[in-house]
Amino acid sequence: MAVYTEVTDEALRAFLADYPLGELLAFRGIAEGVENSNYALKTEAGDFILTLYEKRVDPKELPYFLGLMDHMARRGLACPTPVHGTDGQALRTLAGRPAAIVTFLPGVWPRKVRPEHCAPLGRALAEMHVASEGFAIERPNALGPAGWAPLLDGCRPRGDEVQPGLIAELDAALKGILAAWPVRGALPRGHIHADLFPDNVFFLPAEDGKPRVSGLIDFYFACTDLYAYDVAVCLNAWCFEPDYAFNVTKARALLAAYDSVRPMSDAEHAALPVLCRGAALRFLLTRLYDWTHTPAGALVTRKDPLEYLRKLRFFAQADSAAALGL
Ligand SMILES: Nc1ncnc2c1ncn2[C@@H]1O[C@H](COP(=O)(O)OP(=O)(O)O)[C@@H](O)[C@H]1O
Ligand SMILES: N[C@@H](CCOP(=O)(O)O)C(=O)O
Repeated sequence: MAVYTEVTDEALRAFLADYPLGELLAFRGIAEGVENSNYALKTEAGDFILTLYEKRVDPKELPYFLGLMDHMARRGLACPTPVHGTDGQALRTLAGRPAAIVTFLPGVWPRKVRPEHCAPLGRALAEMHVASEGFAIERPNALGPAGWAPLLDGCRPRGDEVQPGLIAELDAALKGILAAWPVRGALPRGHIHADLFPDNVFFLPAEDGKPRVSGLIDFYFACTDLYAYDVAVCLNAWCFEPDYAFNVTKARALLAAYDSVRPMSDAEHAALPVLCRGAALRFLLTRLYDWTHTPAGALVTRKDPLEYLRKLRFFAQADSAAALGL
């Protein structure tokens, strides 16, 4: 459930008066998502998404996220485009929260990932990396390697309640990952999505019946980091089966399609195993933190940290791209 801030009909109509979108015809809260409050709007100008940014988003960072979407949409990427008000501003305030309206993207995210999803995903990820080139603002990755030790410290008091011995295992994993992490400058970097899970990629069937990507959403973890790390996030999120078996067919399809748009260097390919371990640890840690800090009865749906412990262990035993079957 993700409507944390309620908006009244009256407040929304007053808010919309500052946009060139005509009259409000209908609106409803969207239950999916975990970070922000989202509403689907129908106005005389069409369908839109209204987002009220909740506590975990720093308002100072919103110009980066909105500017990045604007930049990529102008360069042809199918991503939400911020709607600017009649004063030119995309970011304003509603119900006491920072708020923005973005264009609605058609399509649905895959509840069950099939191998046919992975090539269009890989292409779309590379297209995002290419489309974001030239966007001048930088945003360091707060959930990158430098952020993992403090996150782990935050999990320390209650982590072993989730699984005995977990914190010691994560201490050792973090040490190994940091020791093997590519040094700055070794791999290409730029703007990355950093959370391109299946629920952030919309698909529609193409004429041949195969799925095609209709849009990427949820750029609120986007940051400046290694392109190949974004690929590693996707290998984690898209290429495991429900029994935690790594699906090499999906992974190869993803990588080949990515390479067809933005060919990765040999160094990027070689770094994938450690980047995959890092990505697994990142999602394990944020999930573990939420698991051990979210009060019972809170509206947020907590995600299983141990899913990512399995993935971390898998990548830890595969120390080369060849060992991963890639
Ligand atoms: N631009 C958009 N077009 C269509 N649907 C969207 C759009 N943005 C968000 N949504 C809907 O809202 C849901 C939650 O959005 P998301 O950005 O993932 O929220 P959160 O940041 O809170 O996790 C999505 O699963 C989707 O159903
Ligand atoms: N993808 C993350 C959680 C962030 O959720 P989102 O709804 O903002 O994509 C995870 O699975 O841990």
